[in-house]
Amino acid sequence: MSLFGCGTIGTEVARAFADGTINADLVRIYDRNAEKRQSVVDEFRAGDAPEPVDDFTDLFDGVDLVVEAAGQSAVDEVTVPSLESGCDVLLLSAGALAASELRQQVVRTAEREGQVVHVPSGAIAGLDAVKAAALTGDLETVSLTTTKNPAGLEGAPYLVENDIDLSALDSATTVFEGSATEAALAFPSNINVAMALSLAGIGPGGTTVRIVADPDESNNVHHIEATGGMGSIETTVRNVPSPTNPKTSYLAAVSAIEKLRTMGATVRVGT
Ligand SMILES: NC(=O)C1=CN([C@@H]2O[C@H](COP(=O)(O)OP(=O)(O)OC[C@H]3O[C@@H](n4cnc5c(N)ncnc54)[C@H](OP(=O)(O)O)[C@@H]3O)[C@@H](O)[C@H]2O)C=CC1
Ligand SMILES: O=C([O-])CC(=O)C(=O)O
Repeated sequence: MSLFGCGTIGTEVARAFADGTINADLVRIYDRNAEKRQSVVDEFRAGDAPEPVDDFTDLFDGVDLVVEAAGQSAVDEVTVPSLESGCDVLLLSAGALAASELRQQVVRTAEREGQVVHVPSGAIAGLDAVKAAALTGDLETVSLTTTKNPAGLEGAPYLVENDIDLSALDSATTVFEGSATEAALAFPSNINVAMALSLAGIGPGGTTVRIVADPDESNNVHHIEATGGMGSIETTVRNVPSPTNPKTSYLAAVSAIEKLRTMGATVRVGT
């Protein structure tokens, strides 16, 4: 496998290769920041380390899967070339698929090349049930309410463009309501989970998203509600943010690791 992105999630994923949690080789790694590439190499014993490359197109040769843990721009750059080079892809920055042209191109390329695009559950719970409910054909509503401390939302394009200053907040405030498509574009580094939920359920246009900034909340909280002919589903995850990136929940990295681990497992539990 190869890794695109050596930040918070990429480092945790690399550690899981280094300590054998994922029973496969991490062959090559890429990040635009050479120091971050080197710090991932340093996670490994000499002789076992992946090769750091400074051109992402060098990730593909002889590799069966590329893990993207970088950002939405990276999904745009790496997904189609990976699939065309015979690699499956695991996308953390799934919100990039809100762009319907890219989404269609990715799906068409994967079908043509016989490759697989994996989107892990990430920082949310309940995709197993939402997927099964969607299969019944009468899943009617799916909504996600995400509450983060202002530090976990800072710098989002929507806040900057609308001149919303979160430092002035003294209580929980809804800062965004819209579809998952709109949320992914407005908060590209904060709400990739909405795209995973949409793809499991009723699609990004029909999935509704509310984002709450709460100065008294220290966790990244994701609450899902889904209703339909099968009944209703509600899940809440109160995630501990990663120490190196408050936007990113620690569980998101572990979810990707579990996905990669079970690709090689003989018993695979869950939908
Ligand atoms: N699906 C889910 O549940 C979740 C998804 N995420 C998403 O996962 C991704 C990774 O998160 P995280 O590890 O916390 O992020 P970090 O910012 O900690 O790390 C990302 C790394 O990738 C680099 N990078 C970003 N874009 C590119 C690019 N186009 N080309 C080369 N390098 C690039 C960054 O460099 P630089 O520092 O220069 O920007 C940085 O080193 C993000 O998109 C995040 O939004 C996060 C949490 C949950
Ligand atoms: O980690 C989280 O809580 C969710 C997140 O940032 C994302 O989906 O982009």
